[in-house]
Amino acid sequence: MMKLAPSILSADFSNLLKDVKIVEEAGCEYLHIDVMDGHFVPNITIGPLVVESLKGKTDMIFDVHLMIEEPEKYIEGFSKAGADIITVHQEAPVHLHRVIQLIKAQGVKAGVSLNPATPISTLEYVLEDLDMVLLMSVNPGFGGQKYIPAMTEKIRKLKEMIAEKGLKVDIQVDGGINPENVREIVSAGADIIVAGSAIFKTEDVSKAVQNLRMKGEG
Ligand SMILES: O=C(CO)[C@@H](O)[C@H](O)COP(=O)(O)O
Repeated sequence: MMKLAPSILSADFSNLLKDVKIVEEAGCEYLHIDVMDGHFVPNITIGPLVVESLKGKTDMIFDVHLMIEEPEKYIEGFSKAGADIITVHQEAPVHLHRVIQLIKAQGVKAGVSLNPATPISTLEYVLEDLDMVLLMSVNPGFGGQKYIPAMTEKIRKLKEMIAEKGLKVDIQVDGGINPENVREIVSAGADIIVAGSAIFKTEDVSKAVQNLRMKGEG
């Protein structure tokens, strides 16, 4: 069964809690929170204060995606603010293994994200420490981009790599996912689907969630 993680990057920030409640009531399991610093990616979004303000107001899993340089400086802050999973980019820290241990030491689940051009082989020696791998299917920084077709093969290869090692690591896929391509992505091995525009930039957010799930589960 696929899980859905609406990305609040595309939500109505003037009515954030309202949008969060709609996706929760529509059955979404994760709340995907995109943190951008204007350095690692060319955009600036939100910090721990926003996470803290939402915590306790929904039971969804707080899935914090750090698209920032020096993520090690902010792990404690996001964990205290209420993150359940913290994902850092493979490309961001100098000492990835150390950052993963730092996340786990906070009692939070650990994820690593790969940009589209970064091979899955870069995760070989840390995969067993991870709860989740987030494959970016667009170049990070903005919502509303087009899915990069080559990512479907990357999902398949990662699924094989996890199975060969006998591990239980979720694959999350993020960027350009919509009702037309979600089935292909889930069939390739995605466990958790992140969607921003396909959920929040629609007339009826609740219906968009149901449609995405129906198409994804086939
Ligand atoms: O992290 C990012 C972009 O950097 C994503 O979470 C996007 O926010 C997904 O948005 P859509 O591509 O679904 O509109």
